[in-house]
Amino acid sequence: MLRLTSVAAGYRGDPVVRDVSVDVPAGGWLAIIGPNGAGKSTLLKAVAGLVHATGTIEVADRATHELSARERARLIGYSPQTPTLPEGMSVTDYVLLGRTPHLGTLARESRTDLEVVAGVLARLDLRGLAGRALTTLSGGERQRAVLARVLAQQAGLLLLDEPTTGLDIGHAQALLELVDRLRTEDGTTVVSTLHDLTFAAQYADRLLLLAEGGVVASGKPAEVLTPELLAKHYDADVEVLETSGGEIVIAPVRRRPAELDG
Ligand SMILES: Nc1ncnc2c1ncn2[C@@H]1O[C@H](COP(=O)(O)OP(=O)(O)OP(=O)(O)O)[C@@H](O)[C@H]1O
Repeated sequence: MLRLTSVAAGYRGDPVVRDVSVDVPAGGWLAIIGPNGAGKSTLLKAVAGLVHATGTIEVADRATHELSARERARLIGYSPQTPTLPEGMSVTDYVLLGRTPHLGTLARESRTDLEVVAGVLARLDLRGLAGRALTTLSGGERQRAVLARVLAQQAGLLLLDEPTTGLDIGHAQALLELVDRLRTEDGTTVVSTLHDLTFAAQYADRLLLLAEGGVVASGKPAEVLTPELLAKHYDADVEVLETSGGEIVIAPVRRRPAELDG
């Protein structure tokens, strides 16, 4: 569904990510991980067509630079890390914007559009906030509204930049479960950046670890999330644990002065 070949991307001619090649099959979930400033958001923006890139980016076997704006919007849904939200717009109207690529020539929303929006609002626990102005929402509520908009778009490829930022643990799990259901039921392909490595381990089927703009590891979560790689690239002290159900947990380890001394 998504194929990157030797992709470099950056700002004003300066590449901040280099030589990225990766394949994500339909229904796959790739999490891009890495320390601050590694180039994760830039890579996602390159796929969304928002920053200049070289190399080849193909979605559903079509080079993205050949897609019209409407084709791109039908194929690719992108939710940014820090979106600009229109002043005064209600949650429902904002989420309806996600349906724009599907509207006919009269640009009137159909019953289907309204049903899709209602369904997404319900699944993201936003029904009670549907009539509220976006700007009056809390940080986590806004984040859910932004995700609701991109989910209402029903694109085959979802690009989610730090989707769980600002969400409490329950809402974060509900969101990731919802995305996972789209993946298994509709074959939606997901590429997300994720700082929470436990969520990355539990939800993505492949990880791409970026450091200083380059790919330093890629593979299944258990192959990439090793204490050695995390120490090397994040300068982090962690243990990789397992839940009773066999799910990976990345736990930070605090070394007390006494332990460090001896
Ligand atoms: N609009 C921009 N103009 C110039 N440089 C930028 C721009 N946006 C990001 N950068 C730089 O590109 C590099 C990669 O940034 P990017 O946002 O892709 O990192 P990231 O891995 O997503 O980081 P974080 O985990 O902190 O969100 C950083 O050095 C950043 O300062």
